[in-house]
Amino acid sequence: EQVSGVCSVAYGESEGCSSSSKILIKGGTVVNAHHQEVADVYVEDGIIVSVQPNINVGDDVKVIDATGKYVMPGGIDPHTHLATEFIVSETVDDFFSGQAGALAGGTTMNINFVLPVDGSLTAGFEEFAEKAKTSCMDYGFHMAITKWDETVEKEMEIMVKEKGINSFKFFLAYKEALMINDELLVRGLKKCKSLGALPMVHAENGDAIAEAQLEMIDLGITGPEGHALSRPAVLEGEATARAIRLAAFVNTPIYVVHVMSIDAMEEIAKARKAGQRVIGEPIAAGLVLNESGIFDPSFTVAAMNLMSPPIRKAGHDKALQGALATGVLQLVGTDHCSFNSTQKALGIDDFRMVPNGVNGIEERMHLVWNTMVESGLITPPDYVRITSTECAKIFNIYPRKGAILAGSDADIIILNPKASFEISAATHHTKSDTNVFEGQRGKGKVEVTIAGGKVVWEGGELKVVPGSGRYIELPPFSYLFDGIDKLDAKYKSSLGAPVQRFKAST
Ligand SMILES: NC(=O)NCCC(=O)O
Ligand SMILES: [Zn+2]
Ligand SMILES: [Zn+2]
Repeated sequence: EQVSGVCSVAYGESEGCSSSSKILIKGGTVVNAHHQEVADVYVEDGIIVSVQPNINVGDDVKVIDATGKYVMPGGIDPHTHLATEFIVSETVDDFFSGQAGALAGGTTMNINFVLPVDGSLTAGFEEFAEKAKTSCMDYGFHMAITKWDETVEKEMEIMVKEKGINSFKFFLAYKEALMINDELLVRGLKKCKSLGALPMVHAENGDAIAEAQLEMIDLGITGPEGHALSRPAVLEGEATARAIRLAAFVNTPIYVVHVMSIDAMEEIAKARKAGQRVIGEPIAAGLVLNESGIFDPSFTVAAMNLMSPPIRKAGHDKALQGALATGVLQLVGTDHCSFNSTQKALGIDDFRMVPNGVNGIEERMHLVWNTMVESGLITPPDYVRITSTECAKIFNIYPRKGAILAGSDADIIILNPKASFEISAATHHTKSDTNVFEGQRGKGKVEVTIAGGKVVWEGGELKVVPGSGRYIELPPFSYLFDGIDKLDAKYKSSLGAPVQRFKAST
């Protein structure tokens, strides 16, 4: 555990750290997804009050000089698994440690997946709400759907109308654990649509994977490489295409999580080109790593790289970067689902027992800046869009989040484009004893993070308070649902009346 500088206040208290509630950020380049300009940003009581040049303030205000630096909305990570019992093991990061790392890396909000408890969404929600009480930054929830009956249907309604959840994830993989079939998927898509909730899919063909896994074991391939070999990109492409087509059949928007391959990305591109509302989310690991990790001779390194869908051959990473740069894919997540090397070693004799998942919540903002902006692929406003604004829009909390505008929450980062970062398990703030990005370095360093109007990361020091993060309710019917009803009406009116047939006379 390496969270340093944590305020020693009791859980549940949100005051105690020294940060001022009035902050002026002077002279930086303020970047929004739509515009960038040199301006000052004045913050009071957790809210951005003013964004304009030359703001003058009194002595009671903390002033931060951002000259030559970028002032941007804090990152929003749309895809995390904190404090989650995932099939064979509990993730090493809880809400506090995962979010502490996030803040040190410039992310100020995450949306975490809730897994139902024994199929109950209500019990799952309550369990995660309890675990999230240690949060040190704002967070929201997605909910997974792992079975189908009337109770689940009713609970989906409760989640959306009373609990602030506006997205549901369907796993097309993890057979005999979380996987659902096409019948359930279609019902789920319909229910989501009626509630204005966004369906999300883990798109891999779980039946084919189960077959391929047996084949690997028969061949004596029991190491982590068997995981990659049994989950080829074609199975990700197939499931992505299937989910997208079923979403077209139902006429609902759909969100494909952790797009790892060219195969899946091209299905998304094709559907978007045809006018379908499909959102594609690559993750940090898929953008900057390749499958050499899982083929490493060291079990620890190979197991550290093991996730689903697998990190692909070199070439997929660059293609995903290109798709992100050109708007084929819309936003970057992490799928932060971190386990330490002892947990990963549960699968030392059988890759099927290695807990699936990699880290990224702390590293995403640096890696994306370096890979996408520093390399010249995208501009700073595009960076803000893919790391923050688009997520806020999709999950319907824009412009409260995802913008540096008067009235928005004061979740702000200051990034120095001239400073460098280097990633290592020895210095990260999350809990695992390994880091899948070990040794990666680059340009662009988050020097200051402000979350909820408080400076929580400055001068390489974290000041985070358990219990200071708030649950952010995510309202249904985001912009992705605008006009969907018109398409439905057009479809219905095209059906006409049933054909009148004469009975054959005998
Ligand atoms: N991706 C992964 O390997 N672990 C997290 C769970 C999921 O998103 O499928
Ligand atoms: Zn998944
Ligand atoms: Zn995930």
